[in-house]
Amino acid sequence: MKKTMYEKIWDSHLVVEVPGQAPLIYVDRHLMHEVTSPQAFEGLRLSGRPVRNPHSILATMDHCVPTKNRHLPIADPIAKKQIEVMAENCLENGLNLYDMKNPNNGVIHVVVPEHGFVHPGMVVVCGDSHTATHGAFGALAFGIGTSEVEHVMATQTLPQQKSKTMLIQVNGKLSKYSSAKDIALAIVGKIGTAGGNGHVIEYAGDAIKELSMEGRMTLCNMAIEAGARAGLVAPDEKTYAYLQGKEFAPKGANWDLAMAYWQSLPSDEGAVFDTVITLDAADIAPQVSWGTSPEQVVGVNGSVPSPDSFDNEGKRKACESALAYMGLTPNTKMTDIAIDLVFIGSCTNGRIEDFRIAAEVAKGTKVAAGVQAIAVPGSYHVKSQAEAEGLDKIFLDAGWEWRDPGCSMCLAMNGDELTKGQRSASTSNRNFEGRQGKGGRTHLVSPAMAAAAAAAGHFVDIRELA
Ligand SMILES: CC(C)[C@H](C(=O)O)[C@@H](O)C(=O)O
Ligand code: SF4
Repeated sequence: MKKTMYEKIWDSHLVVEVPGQAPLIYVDRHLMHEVTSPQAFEGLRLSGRPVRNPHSILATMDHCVPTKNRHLPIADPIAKKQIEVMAENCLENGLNLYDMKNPNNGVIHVVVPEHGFVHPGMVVVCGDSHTATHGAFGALAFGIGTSEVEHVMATQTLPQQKSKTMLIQVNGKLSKYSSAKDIALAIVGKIGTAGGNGHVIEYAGDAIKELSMEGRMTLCNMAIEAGARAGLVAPDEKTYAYLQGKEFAPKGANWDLAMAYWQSLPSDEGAVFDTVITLDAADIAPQVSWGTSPEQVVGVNGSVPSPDSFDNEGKRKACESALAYMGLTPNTKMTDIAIDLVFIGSCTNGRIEDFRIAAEVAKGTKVAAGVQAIAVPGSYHVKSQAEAEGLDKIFLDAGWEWRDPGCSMCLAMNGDELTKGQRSASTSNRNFEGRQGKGGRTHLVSPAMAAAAAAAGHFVDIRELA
């Protein structure tokens, strides 16, 4: 039988399937951060069970860590406690932790690929929805809840229902002003935040093959915003080149063995998907979200929609309440929306390529009067690489702040936040009410779009800058 990549990974990880129960699958890699692990460790402690395979785990501190003055004690008592508990739990269980001051520290989904910890064909979990990021390597990677984190730590397995399969075929060539982020937003805009429900998405087509590994990570990261369980891209030469030589990548004869498996993973020609969606990359303009859901998005040359433009009652209501929260009026041109803050960072767009593109746009500009612009590298490695290339200087000269790594203003758990009514251009993945601070208004964009908005003080159609 012809199989999709998802089905191949599923079949090779199925431990047992008992009628009436969820199938049990084997887990290769378990990623951790300070927010969703404490109760799981506590559960293990109470039941007197050890971590079954400490080597399968890589942990970091990212959500609560300060992005400046890291040498000072953490002021927020909750954040401080979470950081301390994480360090104790990892020490007690012999886990590999990149703590706040470790040169490998950063956002979990940025750090893990940097060390080659996830390989094609693996099953990867983390108590975090954006685990989908690692699907860029052709690994089945998805978020789990805290009780499941405990289950995986204790058993290295997970009860899991099999998903349906969705192929999203992105044909043609992306314009040089659009990026993986714009593909991701355009997909969510097209199929909606429930469009991928119950499915694992495989992204394919020429535009996907063209993407760098960083771009594929950005794309798979947002599979979750399209409602899917996970996103996948078939491994290819770019994947192998990225992994080769990395700390946790197989070496010598093991590399050859691994390659033989990896090369068997891509979906068979003619394999059948439950759902197929097709997009033309050339149609994807730089995107800007206007609402409080990532599906509420338009091309930058578009306008804020009117609730009447939706024929579905639910979407009409959602538009009305989003516009009220966002303080926007229908038919306002996206390029007429003024912003107060710009954030470049997160596990969606906090990688070196993102800072290179943003720096290219920011070079020689000045942050507009009244606007604050912060650049938060996804990891210390991204930070030092950017500094080696002189990118920090470009940002600083333009009036940006150059911070230490972390989730930062992606979800405002570390004190970096918008104040009530402030409006951001943000390269993160979620624009829910209050996501970046109570009453804060988020517009999701690509790094290039964010950098252009910082200089202009409003959104700009970057295709017209050239
Ligand atoms: C804190 C964590 C559980 C959460 C997630 O699951 O995604 C966070 O990372 C987010 O992006 O909202
Ligand atoms: S950067 Fe944002 S999306 Fe990514 S793990 Fe952190 S909070 Fe979640």
